[in-house]
Amino acid sequence: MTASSEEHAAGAAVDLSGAPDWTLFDAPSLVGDSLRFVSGQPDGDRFRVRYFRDAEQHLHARIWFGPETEGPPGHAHGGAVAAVMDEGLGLAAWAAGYAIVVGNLNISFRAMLPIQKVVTLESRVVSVEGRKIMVHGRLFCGDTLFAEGQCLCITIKKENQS
Ligand SMILES: CCCCCCCCCCCCCC(=O)SCCNC(=O)CCNC(=O)[C@H](O)C(C)(C)COP(=O)(O)OP(=O)(O)OC[C@H]1O[C@@H](n2cnc3c(N)ncnc32)[C@H](O)[C@@H]1OP(=O)(O)O
Repeated sequence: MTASSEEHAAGAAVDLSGAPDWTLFDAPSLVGDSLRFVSGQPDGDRFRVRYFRDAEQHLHARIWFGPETEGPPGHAHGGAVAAVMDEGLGLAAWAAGYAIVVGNLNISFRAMLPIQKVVTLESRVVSVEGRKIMVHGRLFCGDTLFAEGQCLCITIKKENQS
């Protein structure tokens, strides 16, 4: 089994290792400790998340959806999937050098995502037009696509940056 196909019981160790050409990305050192909603409990029963960058500097993540993300029985809540896409795709814009908030997030849920499973979020900044940064992403495991999203990020006006 690979890191991205293994299923894990709550409380058990979870393998969030990245692909061979990925390097660990330290999100708090870039954006501070405010990302607690999704990635704030690395040993908890909600999400466990580890961010990476690939050789081309695109941001990716390995994510374990724990029992507290449950919506339909045995599967992740759509809001849990959306939260992961919101943080991951917004963070991708920050990692690319843009201080943003998410203005619009469009998600297609393509397959039900079993909980207690490690999946991969891949992202890519696809365009930059003035203050508008478009980031696309997909959440998948092996050949199964669970969700894909388009995230319009807007750079924060100078007067609103803390
Ligand atoms: C402060 C530091 C925080 C650090 C946190 C680190 C977290 C890192 C990780 C992040 C992860 C967490 C991520 C999160 O969870 S971020 C939290 C969730 N997001 C929010 O709460 C954002 C709430 N919205 C706003 O604050 C404002 O509406 C923003 C700032 C987005 C724009 O208001 P602002 O007054 O500044 O700008 P503007 O209205 O002149 O618009 C400018 C341009 O953008 C276009 N446009 C705008 N909205 C939309 C839209 N919905 N669809 C299509 N287009 C839209 C608009 O047409 C215009 O285009 P153009 O006419 O110029 O062509």
